[in-house]
Amino acid sequence: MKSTPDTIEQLHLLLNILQNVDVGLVVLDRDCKVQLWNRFMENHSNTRARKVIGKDLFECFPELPGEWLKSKVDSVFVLNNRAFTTWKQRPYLLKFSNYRPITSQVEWMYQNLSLFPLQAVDGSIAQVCMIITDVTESALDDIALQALNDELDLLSKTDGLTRLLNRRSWEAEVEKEFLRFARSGRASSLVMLDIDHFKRVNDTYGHQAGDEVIRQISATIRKTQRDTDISGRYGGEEFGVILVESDAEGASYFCERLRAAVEDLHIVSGEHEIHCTISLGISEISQEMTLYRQWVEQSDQALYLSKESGRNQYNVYRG
Ligand SMILES: Nc1nc2c(ncn2[C@@H]2O[C@H](COP(=O)(O)OP(=O)(O)OP(=O)(O)O)[C@@H](O)[C@H]2O)c(=O)[nH]1
Repeated sequence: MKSTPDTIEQLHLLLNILQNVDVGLVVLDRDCKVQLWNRFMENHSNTRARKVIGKDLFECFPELPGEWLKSKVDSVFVLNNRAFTTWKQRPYLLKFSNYRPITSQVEWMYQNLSLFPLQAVDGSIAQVCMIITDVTESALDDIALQALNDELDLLSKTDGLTRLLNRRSWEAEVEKEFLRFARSGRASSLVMLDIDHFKRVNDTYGHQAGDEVIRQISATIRKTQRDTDISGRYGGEEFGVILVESDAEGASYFCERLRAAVEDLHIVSGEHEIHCTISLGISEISQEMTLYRQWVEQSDQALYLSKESGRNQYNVYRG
């Protein structure tokens, strides 16, 4: 092609655009040697083009995810196809500082990366172009929205007074554990518990004091259970705990510890100090059960037995 003043002017214009466009532009040859490094890249990497042009990109920036990026570049060469990755897969390629005050919650820039093959005049693919886009603002919006959704999700699953799972989501966990048992055969136990003579607490000290009792007993359940156990507020003053992979004997130890811990609580509400006890019922999961509701019902029956036998105790369902 013959260069005329017009084509030179056009080339000059194009180069100007490439240099000043607000995205990172990098061109690599088949040996990953840098052929183009635009101003965006210079400014954010603090590395002048003359320091990297003609050099191996990975030697210039050893902090790059070498294996991953090389395989991306190779696939563009081999398949003669575009490749694209978002900040969700990899937050950034090079850790550029985030300079925008509006997105100052993070120190570095979230980036999307796009790669495409560059055709030479003879049609061969000798180079790959990488485009790095600053997506910090939309990434932060996305992250904030996700956090809000997670919070809403948590709120919809938990009980406002106790922060334990609400009945609906706790029962869903019971069902999950029931189905898991059908596959694994490893026993778990269900504990239902209820505060003794709770109506009297409300009648004597008022509803607010009753709420405080419910809160503190819930906190005691949470402290007494293992991380893998799942507790929920089943009703007003009734709770359920799934003791994952505990048989009835293991559940008995848990119940006795919880019973004693609640008995020892000194619950203060206004000028009152309130003492409470709980009754508990245990049911170990069994092959005979066909529905998860049977598991809950059996624990409830064992709880009823504890109430009938004088309260402040636990019983195991015996069939
Ligand atoms: N303060 C408060 N009270 C509640 C809440 N939910 C249920 N209650 C009360 O809990 C009481 C439960 O009373 P009952 O079912 O008669 O049982 P109980 O007095 O605990 O007696 P037993 O279970 O037989 O030992 C009722 O008075 C309900 O109004 C709540 O969120 N806060």
